Amino acid sequence: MAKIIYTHTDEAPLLATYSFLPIIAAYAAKAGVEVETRDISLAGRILAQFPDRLTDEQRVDDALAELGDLAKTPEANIIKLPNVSASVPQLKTAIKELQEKGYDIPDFPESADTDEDKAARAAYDKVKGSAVNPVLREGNSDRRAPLAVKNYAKAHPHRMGAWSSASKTNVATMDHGDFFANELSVVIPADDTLRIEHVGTDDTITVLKESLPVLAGEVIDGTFMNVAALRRFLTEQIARAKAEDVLFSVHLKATMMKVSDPIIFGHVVQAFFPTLFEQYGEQLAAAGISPNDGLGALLNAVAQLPDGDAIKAAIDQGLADGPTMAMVDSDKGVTNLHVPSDVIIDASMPAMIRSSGHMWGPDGEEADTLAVIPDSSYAGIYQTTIDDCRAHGAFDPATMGSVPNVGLMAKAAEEYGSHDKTFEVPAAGTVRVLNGAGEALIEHTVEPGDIWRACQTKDAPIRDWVKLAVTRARASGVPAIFWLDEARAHDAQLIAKINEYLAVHDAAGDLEGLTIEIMKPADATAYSLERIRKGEDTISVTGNVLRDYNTDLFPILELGTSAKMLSVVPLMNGGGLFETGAGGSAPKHVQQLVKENYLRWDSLGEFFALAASLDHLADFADNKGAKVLAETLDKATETFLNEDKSPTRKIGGIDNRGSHFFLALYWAQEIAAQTEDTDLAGVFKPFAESLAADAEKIVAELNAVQGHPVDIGGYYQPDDAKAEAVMRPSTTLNEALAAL
Ligand SMILES: NC(=O)C1=CN([C@@H]2O[C@H](COP(=O)(O)OP(=O)(O)OC[C@H]3O[C@@H](n4cnc5c(N)ncnc54)[C@H](OP(=O)(O)O)[C@@H]3O)[C@@H](O)[C@H]2O)C=CC1
Ligand SMILES: O=C(O)CCC(=O)C(=O)O
Ligand SMILES: [Mg+2]
Repeated sequence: MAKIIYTHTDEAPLLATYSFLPIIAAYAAKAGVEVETRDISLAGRILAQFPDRLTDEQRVDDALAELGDLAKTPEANIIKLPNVSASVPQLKTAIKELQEKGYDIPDFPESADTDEDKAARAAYDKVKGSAVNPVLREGNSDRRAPLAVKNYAKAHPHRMGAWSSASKTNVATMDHGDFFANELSVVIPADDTLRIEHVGTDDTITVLKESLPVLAGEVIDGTFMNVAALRRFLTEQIARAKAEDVLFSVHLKATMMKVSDPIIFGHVVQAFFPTLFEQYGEQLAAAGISPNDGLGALLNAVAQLPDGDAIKAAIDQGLADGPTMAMVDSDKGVTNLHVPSDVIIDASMPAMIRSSGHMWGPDGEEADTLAVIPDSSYAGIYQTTIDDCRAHGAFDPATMGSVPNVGLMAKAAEEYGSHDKTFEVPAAGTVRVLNGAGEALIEHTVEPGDIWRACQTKDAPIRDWVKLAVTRARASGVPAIFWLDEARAHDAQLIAKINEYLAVHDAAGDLEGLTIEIMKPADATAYSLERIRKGEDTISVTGNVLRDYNTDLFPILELGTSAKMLSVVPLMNGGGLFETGAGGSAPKHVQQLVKENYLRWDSLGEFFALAASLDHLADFADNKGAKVLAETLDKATETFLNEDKSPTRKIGGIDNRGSHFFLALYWAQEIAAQTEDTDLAGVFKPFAESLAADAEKIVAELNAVQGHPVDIGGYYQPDDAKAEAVMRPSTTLNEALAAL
């Protein structure tokens, strides 16, 4: 039987799944399509690490490993919902929740001295950060706003904060000593195994990575962030924010860049509270409190320290002395430096640009901001966008064009695959990358504390990416721009390869009439924004990091959210991975559900992914019914948009559950109305009629529950029965689905 794997993840998308999956499963079954789930939630991934410590009933399979293997096969058809990429504070909270539920799993070890702690640490390191996406992404990325969504946004433009030409908002980035400046890059001539080692000033060799297998044609980069330059830069920017009287904020990707960015985050915390760390740094370190985990973890832990009160006073003093801090939640006093995963650059910078260049201050008022993005590789795209808004005002969603993305990401390409090759340098000396013959390919002189990393980008994904760019440019008829800077070592290697592979496409006549250019990121931004203001579309063809940034930046400006994106990963071995939108798991929405039984999550991304998945399955398994389901779902989604059935912003209207009902209704009506498959039409006709007849009753049942706190039996591992009861409150709808 043809099969779709639907992922069981975390937070808001998981809650939505309790309501939407029963609808999908019931409809798909009628076309002989089986929908199975696999648990790749943070809780599930933690439990899969410790089979020996769990009872038979508690033990779970390593679903992520299974799906990682499946993604390499032609039959793969996976719908991937957003999942938590856990920072250390999130991981600790999830561990605690599971322990309280009776799972005998170890604490997260602060320092790993014993063998047992080392094993636990290694297990948790596998779960930490962006541990899912790089495993499943065995293909490059194609993210765009479907036409129906773009038309909807034009007809119902979302609110955009006005921009003033006097705005003091800016990006601050390093001009030397960063990853951009220090990058070296080589193309590997033949299959080989590399080694990364540190050579101390006394010639002591420490192996950092014993074995790094590489393939011919692969691009290998090495670079480092000079920690002294970073600290000087941060101190300057803290003073600058104060002098310019703007909020201070830092924007990193501590989740995906799970080794480097928490360290950089820790340096920001230390730079903001210099006296605190001068006076109490040793005491904090001895107590296992790391600045890398943020101010929140520090504040939680100080009460137990002998100098707790003094430390707390030093923090207050630091906040009083420094610039005003941007806030994550001003009501609760959660600052930009509380939790490394609270402010994630891809979502946080566009949210700021959408809101007049403002973030929230501690007084609960919006204000201009200095957005600190230490590494300069990609910071320029945001400064260019900010300058553009300052000069021309906010973008107009009713008229603006679109910037879809073709992103290089297969096989853990570039920075997002670098965490197992990233090291905080232990001592002065050199870090070098040696080939199998013992020759140094890359060599850097480093100081203690520098953050050194290697990235790898295999040749086959690069070829596939260039081909996907040509395919998309052809299919959409709009210019495609490669966002690459020849002044950067890695990009220079990519440009050479792109020119070579484009020449092959050119010789085959594939490029006729297409505009394909290469521009450095800030210039590509300016070019795309100029076109966007004229209502014109431009494909951004980017590496993995800009894929991430651009697929939140442009959708958030164009559509108000990246949740409405079509996000397809054509897997290199022929399968399909269908991501649901381009956003994350929206923790704020879970808090709202628990508080007032209202879920604002918009499942449009799931609808688009499901239609694309059914379409892919129809071709792969030659299943006519699946084709009908795909086509009718697309039509239903268009009606859904026209009828404005996304969750309303406020309690009282339909929420996520009501939106699922309307999608189910329109979908059933479309299946009943089509003539391709009369058996299916016959099954769905009476069903669609009864749903329509009961519509008022069902919506009333769904909306009646709103307004009171609910218990879903856990945050990282909700209780299935409780969560299902909360998410499926309409008996009428449930009975109808059961009878289908
Ligand atoms: N593909 C993946 O698996 C991804 C996972 N993540 C993970 O998600 C978590 C949160 O990340 P964060 O950076 O805060 O980004 P999110 O995209 O989760 O949240 C930012 C904001 O986007 C809006 N939003 C996103 N999706 C939807 C939706 N479907 N319906 C309605 N609103 C939506 C909400 O904002 P508003 O109030 O403005 O409407 C939300 O508060 C982290 O744990 C992160 O690691 C992040 C990105 C991708
Ligand atoms: O894997 C993650 O942590 C985030 C992924 C993400 O933000 C993206 O792919 O857009
Ligand atoms: Mg992203």
